[in-house]
Amino acid sequence: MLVHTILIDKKPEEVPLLVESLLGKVVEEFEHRLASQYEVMKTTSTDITASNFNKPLSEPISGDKKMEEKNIKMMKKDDSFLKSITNDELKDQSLKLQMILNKQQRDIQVLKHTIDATTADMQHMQTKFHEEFNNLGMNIHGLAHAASGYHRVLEENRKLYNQVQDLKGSIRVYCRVRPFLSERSSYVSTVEHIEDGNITIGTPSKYGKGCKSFTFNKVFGQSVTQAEVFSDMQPLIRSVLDGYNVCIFAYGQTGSGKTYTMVGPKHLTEENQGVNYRALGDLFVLAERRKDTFRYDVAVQMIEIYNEQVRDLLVIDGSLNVPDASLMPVSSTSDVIDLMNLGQRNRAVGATALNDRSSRSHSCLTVHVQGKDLTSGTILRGCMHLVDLAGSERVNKSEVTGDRLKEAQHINKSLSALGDVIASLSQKNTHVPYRNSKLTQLLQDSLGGQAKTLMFVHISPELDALAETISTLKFADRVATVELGAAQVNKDTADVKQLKEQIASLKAALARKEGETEQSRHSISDTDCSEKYITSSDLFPFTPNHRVGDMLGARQLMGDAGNIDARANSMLRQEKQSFSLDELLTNSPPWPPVISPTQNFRDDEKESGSGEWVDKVMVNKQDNINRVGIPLGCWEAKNENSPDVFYQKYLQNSSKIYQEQSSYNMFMGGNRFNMANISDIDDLDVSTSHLSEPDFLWQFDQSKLSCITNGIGIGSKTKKPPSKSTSTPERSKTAYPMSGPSPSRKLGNGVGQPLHRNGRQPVPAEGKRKIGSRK
Ligand SMILES: Nc1ncnc2c1ncn2[C@@H]1O[C@H](COP(=O)(O)OP(=O)(O)OP(=O)(O)O)[C@@H](O)[C@H]1O
Repeated sequence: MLVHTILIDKKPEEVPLLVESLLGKVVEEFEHRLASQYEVMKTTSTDITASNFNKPLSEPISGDKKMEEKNIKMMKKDDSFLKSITNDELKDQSLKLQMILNKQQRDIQVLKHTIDATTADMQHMQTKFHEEFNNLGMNIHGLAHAASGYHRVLEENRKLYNQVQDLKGSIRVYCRVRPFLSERSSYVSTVEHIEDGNITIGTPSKYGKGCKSFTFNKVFGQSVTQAEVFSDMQPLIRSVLDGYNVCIFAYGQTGSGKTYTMVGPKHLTEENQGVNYRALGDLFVLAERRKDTFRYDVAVQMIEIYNEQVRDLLVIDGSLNVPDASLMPVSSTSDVIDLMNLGQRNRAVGATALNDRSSRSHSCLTVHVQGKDLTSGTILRGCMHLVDLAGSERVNKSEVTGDRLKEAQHINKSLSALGDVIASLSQKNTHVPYRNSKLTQLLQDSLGGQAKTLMFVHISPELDALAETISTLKFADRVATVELGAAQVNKDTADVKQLKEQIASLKAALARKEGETEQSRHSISDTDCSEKYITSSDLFPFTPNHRVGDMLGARQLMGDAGNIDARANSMLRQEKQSFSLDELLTNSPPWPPVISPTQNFRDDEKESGSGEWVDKVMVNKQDNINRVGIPLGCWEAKNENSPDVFYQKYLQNSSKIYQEQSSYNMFMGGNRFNMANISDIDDLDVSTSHLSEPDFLWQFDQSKLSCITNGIGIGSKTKKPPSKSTSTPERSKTAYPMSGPSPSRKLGNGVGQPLHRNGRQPVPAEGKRKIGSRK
């Protein structure tokens, strides 16, 4: 017990030493007591025996046999003396003591052996303990290493999983939970658990008691910062610079944090700015880092879909209904911030019972990136849609009437169209109903094409949002099952470009011949045309050999349609003239025009449209017109060598096709037909007035294309303004044999071409560019 008490609070490593010193003390004490006993015995003997008996046992007490024998000898020696003692009792006592002494000496010997053995054992144990202690340390270290390795492996697994997803072309789905808004902080969260890609929602009995779990690529809890969210999608955004098309769209109930994620809160700081700002900032940082090997050009466009009307958000005069979707070249993050602030200001905001900052429109920021490999001349084109969808809640919950009800109905309609497209894609239907809403048309490239697509699903943690939360997560769950096919790089290698030039050259020659025939047949005034052509040619006197791979790349092929004479000097231009539908789709580049100072504008030719997208081309004109609404005018000066432009425009009523350099149809990506001149457009209007707008725009097929490529299909939905309706379809056809506007993505929406089993258009070798910015 004593030993236990002493050892109980001692550290294990102290125990051996303590026991050893304890034993040492015991031995010492024992010897001390033995010595004192010996003294007692000696004194007693002295008292009892005579002087010779008084002789002490001076020999040191040692336990060996010699001592015993000596003692025995002594006892024998003293035998005669003892005999002389008369007192038998003393004699007996003395003998007894002697025997005790002998016994104790033997005991001491045994004890000493025991101590030696114990000490040896202790030392052995001590060594063993140290060894084990070291082993334990090593094992713990190994475990810690394994634990950190486990996290690394988890991270690696996640990356590999995402790569597999990329290869399969699955839509990536991230889920984000909004924190409680301050006044509701006492509420209980419906989110029970979040771990990696899993989120568990607790459901009280009225919603079917228990909990529901969903798995996504990533789930962000309430405390996750904007920077953390962005870092997870950064690789995706960076792939835009590598020539991929990317679409990130935010989905969720009103007030669930979509705008917060995509843009940030009302009062923006560097820390809280959203994906849009960070993405563009990142693009510039990367572009700068790669400047020795690549030259990048970036331009942005911002539109919104409000009540099924598409509106340009990058206008500065507040006239949101202007038909042109401006394309703004940007060269720094601050350019971007200025533009996005403008876009945000212009975004339609309406109040509902759910959220006083409720945006009742879908907004889309599109970033066009073109990179030129400075060594090989290869052109990479990437396009990124960053879409902030309107709230997905049901109409009745918004408690709205009148305009708000109308807005909500439009939103619901477009979101359910989105749902239908998703369902169609996940079932790999041959027909995918992209046309059912502007939203699905907008996202067609990203949902059915081979872009990298990320859906950011947002949920609110409040109990009263539970039904919406569950339906949002179910929708996201379905989206996650959609496979789009592996994303593909939009790349023009030098070889491809050379071949394209050759094809263009041959086709241009053919088209020129046809054009000449037509011209003579319809007696069209050559003066206007030749003047125009010469102008264009003079403005862009490049030859295919030295301009190939220049910044505008193949866009130029599309940009000069109608300019027959100019084509004679430029195979690139010639290519445009006799494109078939497939070729148009194949060769339509996504890159927006870059405005040259030598290019001019004809704003006076703008008109309002009826709300559909059509494509336009800018024929280079001498008119020097101010670009109202382009805050970054300096861009033009920086791009002195930029050749002519090709672009598309959104027209509110498509009553006319416009010429406008500052616009580019983001929906259409690279699919566009070309218009030559405003006066010729009128001819086209007349020629196509019998076609319905939907037919023209969305149900494009080969037969309609033939009209368009002959210059008479442009206005299937367009109406000719009375003042200019003097031309005939024939004339248009003659003058601009290939100048019809591109139905752009409408061409690629599955009509007129056989579809893949998953609903996508079969993409011929060069056909990827038909959707968005693909080649
Ligand atoms: N992660 C977050 N951290 C802090 N505040 C957030 C977060 N997400 C959203 N909020 C705040 O919640 C409110 C609603 O968010 P937000 O406006 O982004 O929602 P929304 O889904 O875009 O709504 P709507 O559909 O109406 O556009 C805002 O005040 C916003 O600042």
